[in-house]
Amino acid sequence: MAAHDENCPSVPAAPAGTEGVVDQASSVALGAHGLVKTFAGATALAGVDLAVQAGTIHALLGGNGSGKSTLIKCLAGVYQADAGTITVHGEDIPVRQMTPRRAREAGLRFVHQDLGLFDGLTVAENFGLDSGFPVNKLRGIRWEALRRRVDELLASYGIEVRATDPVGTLRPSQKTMVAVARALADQQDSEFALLLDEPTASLPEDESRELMAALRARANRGQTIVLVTHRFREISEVADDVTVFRDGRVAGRGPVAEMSTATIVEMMSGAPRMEESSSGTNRPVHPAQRNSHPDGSSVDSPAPLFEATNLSSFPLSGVNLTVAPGEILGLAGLAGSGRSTVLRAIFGDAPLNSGSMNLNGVSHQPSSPADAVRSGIAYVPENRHRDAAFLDLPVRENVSATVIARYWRRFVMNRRLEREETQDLILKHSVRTDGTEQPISRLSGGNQQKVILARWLRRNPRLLLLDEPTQGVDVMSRRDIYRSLRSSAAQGCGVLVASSDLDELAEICDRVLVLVEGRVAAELIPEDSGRDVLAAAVMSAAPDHPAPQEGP
Ligand SMILES: Nc1ncnc2c1ncn2[C@@H]1O[C@H](COP(=O)(O)OP(=O)(O)OP(=O)(O)O)[C@@H](O)[C@H]1O
Repeated sequence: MAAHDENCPSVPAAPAGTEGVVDQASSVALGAHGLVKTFAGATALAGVDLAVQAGTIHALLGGNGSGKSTLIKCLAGVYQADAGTITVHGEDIPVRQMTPRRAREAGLRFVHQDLGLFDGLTVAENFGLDSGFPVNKLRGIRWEALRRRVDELLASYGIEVRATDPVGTLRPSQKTMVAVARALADQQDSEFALLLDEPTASLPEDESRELMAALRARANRGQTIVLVTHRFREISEVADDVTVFRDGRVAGRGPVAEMSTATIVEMMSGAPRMEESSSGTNRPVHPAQRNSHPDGSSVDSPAPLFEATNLSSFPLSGVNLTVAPGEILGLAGLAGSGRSTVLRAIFGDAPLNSGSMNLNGVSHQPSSPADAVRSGIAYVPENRHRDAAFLDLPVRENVSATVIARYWRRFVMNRRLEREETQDLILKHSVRTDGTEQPISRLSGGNQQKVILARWLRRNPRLLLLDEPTQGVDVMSRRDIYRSLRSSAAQGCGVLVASSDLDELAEICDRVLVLVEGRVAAELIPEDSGRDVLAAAVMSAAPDHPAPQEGP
């Protein structure tokens, strides 16, 4: 059964009386009724109902800025909703009384998008801050006992991290796993509900699968789980039910088994789904592909736009690659395989031990990222909070950061032009914001990413480097981004995409290099080999021992 609000005619109408699902079903572990939340007059939640059955995995889906994280934060008491009721195991909690402590007492555990870990502290210290430090009779902290308990817990989740590791040295995927383990540290029974806001956004496929399997096992033992994700594959693989959000409202809900991807996308966007080639069959075959195609060897390939020979920069060892003008080259590999380091080396942000690079036939030896930018290279990093976004600054200054000189005329800043162009970019990239002056920190995660992409794409770079370009980006915007990348490539830009999302690489790349422990282990043309062969190439590379850490 799928229910919906009256603004979504494409979804079958809810049978009369199902509006009160939250209160009616006795097996509902977590519910919300009529939740409203506004920020300075802007409505983030406009009367949201939610009903999560005990012992199930319930997915929350919706476009960027549709209200998913706001709902999670209201349930967590991080934000106080303006109106509505939250119900946990039959107990109604008025939203005004919901605080983080009340949520915890009620049995709710959260892993938020920002994970809430302190980089400067060790893993054990982060656990201690969350659930308390064991103390001896003299109130001294029993560090050894804490470390032992945390090590056992990490091992029980198969997390290859030690209690004494500083969190700042962990990869994003390791941090996510640590945050999940920490949230579950005191959960022994099914009375608790675990709510995760995009836990797999920064995880490679093998690790997200592991996490999903762990969540499924917990749900099978009675754990109630709420999962925010943009990855449809995860929803179809592990979720029982889904609630779909659009513009702060519930656009539809129902069992996953009864909802097709097309229906869900229609609910999210409010418009019938535009059929688009996902297999890439409409894509012109790039000459660079034919060059490496087993039976297409006779076609001349264009001179490479970019060439790297024998690159070595830990963990890379002797990497060769070329990017032709207009080519989209993918970099696949497990965490620690060196994907990100390739991009950072090209961008002048990782020192080379050996090797040489050429851009447009000229030796490329960037002494710094600024040097690389001057050569026409753009780089969208994986960690937008740390490396890309100026969180306190407005959207306008964030998108202008790479072209600021164009607004200065005889010592006067042309703010009007800057605002107009920012507004155009907001529309072009479908950024959901209150306007050009809204601080980027107030945007949803996916919208922050769109702003950062807009900043770089507007420079029309010769070589565009992207690390996890659609992490946290919704399915509609993802299509917009792919279109932008293809259109940049059509104008001759070379694009190099490192991604843990194999569907993404299969969809947009002309060629994909698979990296294993810093070396190129395979080269594939996804259009010919298909996504599963690509996945097999990446997975077969799984080392028996922990992957080496890439540099910061
Ligand atoms: N602290 C805040 N101040 C002002 N507006 C906010 C704040 N937090 C969220 N919003 C706004 O509320 C709306 C819903 O945002 P929310 O983060 O809940 O979306 P989301 O569905 O989680 O998006 P995403 O998938 O991109 O993470 C957005 O328009 C966002 O800009």
